[in-house]
Amino acid sequence: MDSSSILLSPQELIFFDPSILQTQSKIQKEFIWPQTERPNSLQDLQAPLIDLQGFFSGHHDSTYTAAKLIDTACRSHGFFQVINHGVDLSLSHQALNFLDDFFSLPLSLKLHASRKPGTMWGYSGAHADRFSSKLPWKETLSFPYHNSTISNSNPVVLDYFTSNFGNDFKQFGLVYQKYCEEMEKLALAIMELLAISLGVERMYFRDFFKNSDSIMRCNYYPPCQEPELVLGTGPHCDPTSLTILQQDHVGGLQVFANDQWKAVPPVPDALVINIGDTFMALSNGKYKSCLHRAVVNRHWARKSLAYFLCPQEDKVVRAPSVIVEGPRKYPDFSWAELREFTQKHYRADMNTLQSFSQWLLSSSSSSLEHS
Ligand SMILES: C=C1C[C@]23C[C@H]1CC[C@H]2[C@]1(C)CCC[C@@](C)(C(=O)O)[C@H]1[C@@H]3C(=O)O
Ligand SMILES: O=C(O)CCC(=O)C(=O)O
Ligand SMILES: [Fe+2]
Repeated sequence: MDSSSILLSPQELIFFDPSILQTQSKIQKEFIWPQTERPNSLQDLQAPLIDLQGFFSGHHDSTYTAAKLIDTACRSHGFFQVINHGVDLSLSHQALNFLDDFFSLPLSLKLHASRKPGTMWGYSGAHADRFSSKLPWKETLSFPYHNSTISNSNPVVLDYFTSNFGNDFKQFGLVYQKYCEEMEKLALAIMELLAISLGVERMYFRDFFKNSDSIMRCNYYPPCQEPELVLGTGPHCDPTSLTILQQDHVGGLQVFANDQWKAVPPVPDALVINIGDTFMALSNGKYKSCLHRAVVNRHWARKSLAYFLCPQEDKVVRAPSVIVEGPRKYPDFSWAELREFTQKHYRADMNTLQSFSQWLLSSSSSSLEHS
């Protein structure tokens, strides 16, 4: 099969095989984004780099300083970075480096773990099995995480790797299991800071996310011969609650702040934190779900690890009354409903929560009409 046949007709599966795509001089139309959405040269985002050392040591003043910085950032664009976050740095680096090992596997092996329809879990090449245009220039691997000590089950991430890839991937499973456990610890600590920032009882959100049902997403962005025409990940707000992103040294993350796209240059050993749609609803819109995207480049592959904190899927997402001044901006919903909306009805973008709210209200009013 020559490389020109690699992209079959839209109704047939498109294989995103970087080793072949990069040999083609022109980008296929499925990957080209509209002119208005293409990357452009831009300034760096001046966002706070929040030192969590004082918070973890229980220092009152530095905890409130951190909470104040977080409050300002979240009211504006929903994005900040943290250092001294307590996540073991060698574990972080190992988790990031393992992405090179995984994504350099033969496509046939990666496809063996392809995302199964109706689930979020598995390998995907450019989401070519889900979308037929504006395909993201990336490969992804997604798997579930929940705290197995609470549910008294097996370590879910270790199980994912050994059951989908065999015992040769046990080391992968051990590293990502430990990484997800560290991510959850940090996410729950940040939930305490968000509670302080919003003026609710300090443990309110930590308790809300206690039995989190979270998502780990590995992103691999191959180099692209026409990077100005494509996007690694299109403009979107994460539908989830809180994202902890580790990006490598290459750069490519961009955040929409003060009415323009801003670059987020990688800060060694810092972790990117952004508010998602579900937490924006929990704050009744006080905190902004961060609008962001990822661009690619001509010469280097880029990697990122995104941990998406989600509540137990059937918990009712509803802003606590102490936060709500005036009308409630969103209908009550569950994460299971929003997740299903993004997986079956709507490609997550910058308007997901608004579209979901309208969809939910229209479907509940139509079911009322028929009851
Ligand atoms: C609930 C989710 C859907 C996506 C993965 C998580 C949180 C981020 C979402 C996503 C990355 C937003 C951009 C579009 C998307 C389709 C993607 O590029 O991967 C989204 C994910 C998804 O639906 O798989
Ligand atoms: O890779 C990045 O920098 C961003 C990825 C992202 O936004 C996502 O996976 O939701
Ligand atoms: Fe995102």
